[in-house]
Amino acid sequence: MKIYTAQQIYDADKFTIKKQQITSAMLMERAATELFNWIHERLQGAPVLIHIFCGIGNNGGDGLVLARHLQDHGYHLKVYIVDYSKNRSEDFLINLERLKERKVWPTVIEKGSTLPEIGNEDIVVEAIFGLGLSRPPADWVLQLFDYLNTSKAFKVSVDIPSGLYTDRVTPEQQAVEADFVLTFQAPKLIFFLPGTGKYIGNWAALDIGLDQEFLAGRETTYDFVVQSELRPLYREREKFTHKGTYGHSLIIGGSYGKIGAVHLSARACLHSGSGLVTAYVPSCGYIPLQTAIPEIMLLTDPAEQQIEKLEFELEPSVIGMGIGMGTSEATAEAFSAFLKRNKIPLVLDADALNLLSADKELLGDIPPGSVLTPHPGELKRLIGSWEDDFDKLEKAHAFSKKYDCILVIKGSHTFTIYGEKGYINSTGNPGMATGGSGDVLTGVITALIAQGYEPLQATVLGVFLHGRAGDIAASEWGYEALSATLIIEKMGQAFRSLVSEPGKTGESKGGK
Ligand SMILES: NC(=O)C1=CN([C@@H]2O[C@H](COP(=O)(O)OP(=O)(O)OC[C@H]3O[C@@H](n4cnc5c(N)ncnc54)[C@H](OP(=O)(O)O)[C@@H]3O)[C@@H](O)[C@H]2O)[C@@H](O)CC1
Ligand SMILES: Nc1ncnc2c1ncn2[C@@H]1O[C@H](COP(=O)(O)OP(=O)(O)O)[C@@H](O)[C@H]1O
Ligand SMILES: [K+]
Repeated sequence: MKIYTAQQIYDADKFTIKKQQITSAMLMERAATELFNWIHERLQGAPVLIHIFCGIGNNGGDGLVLARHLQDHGYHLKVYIVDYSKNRSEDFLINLERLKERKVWPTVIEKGSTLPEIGNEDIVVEAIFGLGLSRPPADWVLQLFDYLNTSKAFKVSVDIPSGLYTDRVTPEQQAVEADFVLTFQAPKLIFFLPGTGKYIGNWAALDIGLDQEFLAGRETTYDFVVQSELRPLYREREKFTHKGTYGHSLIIGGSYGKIGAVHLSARACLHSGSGLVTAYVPSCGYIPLQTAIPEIMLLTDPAEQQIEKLEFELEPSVIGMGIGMGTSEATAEAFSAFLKRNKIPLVLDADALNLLSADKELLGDIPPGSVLTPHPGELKRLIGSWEDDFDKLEKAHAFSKKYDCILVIKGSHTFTIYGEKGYINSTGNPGMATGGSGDVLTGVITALIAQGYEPLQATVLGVFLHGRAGDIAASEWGYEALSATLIIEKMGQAFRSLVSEPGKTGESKGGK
């Protein structure tokens, strides 16, 4: 699902209006009718009080059309005009007249107005600012946002939470905290960034009939990856195949007290389809791993407690490395020497990333197309600190281009960055914020590369399946009890769901 910029949406609006020979008011009618249908389907005429706050632009116009439809269906309404500018849009004015024809007279809220009482059980729909916000709202408008945020009523934002910019950082406390956002056509990038995602409890994208051909022709930087896009990538297993068909993964890592990390990665790799899995660990890992996972093979470093040599005869299809490996001087030396002679594709995580950050010259030695999977702390060490989410993305793209690597920014919505492009993951949940879940991801991506998926496809698909397995595990165990092992156990169901379930599109978990 492409993520469009505000400008691309405005262009699509214009194009659609021209091509379909409709007026902009008709497009607004269509958009707001979708809003109404969504709300009406859920409320079914319930006698709840709905407060609709409208701005004076087209976002406000949407709110007015919604108010008209709700009025026509007998809902209990209060409509307000947040009068932050005298510069009303044409379609706002048209729809204000239409609402007045229904004998609905909005209350004007301006600087100094007493704010309306909002009950805990009421619903707030806010259509104050949409994509058109271009500068900080006036203080009294910010106070209104604050008032709405302190209310216990369920808050629905139209298109985006008012106060958020779509293309740059929004200062703290400048926006409405929405429980639900009904956004037009496609989700916006800001829904997935940590700094602004927190304003979006949940969201749904409403198809307002913007011209599909025009939209499909737009180049976008980001894609929100949904199941229907991944399904075609999935490779069915064929009958006359054997373990050699599905690659040999080598998982390198572990140190005294952190052998479990390798256990998790290797097991995840095994349960994600790698034909063969070998682990390379310090000698202290031999017995526990042989005992715990009989399906994998082991190579051991001569050193007992940490990796110090990193030499082996094996020629695996792919190597996943760094989990639990430690960053001691001896390990760093072995790692650096290994990178100089290695030509095999790498999936680098945890301490491999920390070692790269400590000696950036080593980045020149990683094979092109390698996958790096930092969590936010590791990312900071790797690309340097950032000022805000937009700055972070810019730095991540630059890093990916400079070192020709796939950068996985792990988080609530994991971003896979490759060159100019970014893929935003749609699965996963806060239960996965538990030690070892990243080790599992390393194993999953490694397994997919071993099976012949291109590294970028393997990464995007692996991140999705890992999150899906976490979601399946959470539905059984809840967030608190979720553990990395439980994620691995659900990998099979995650793969199966990819082919057997229709897959939700256009609605997602939120940022809170
Ligand atoms: N046909 C279509 O195009 C469709 C559009 N749709 C809807 O339109 C929404 C975009 O509408 P919009 O462009 O009118 O902008 P909106 O967000 O309502 O803001 C209003 C105006 O406020 C102004 N302004 C900005 N910052 C300000 C500030 N701090 N303080 C005071 N004023 C400020 C600025 O005007 P300016 O003063 O800069 O001239 C701005 O234009 C979009 O989100 C969707 O809901 C749908 O109906 C589908 C069809
Ligand atoms: N709140 C969350 N929502 C969705 N996924 C999450 C959340 N928190 C963590 N995850 C996922 O869990 C994994 C955590 O990785 P990482 O921090 O490296 O863990 P560890 O180092 O303990 O293995 C990542 O894949 C991340 O995307
Ligand atoms: K809004």
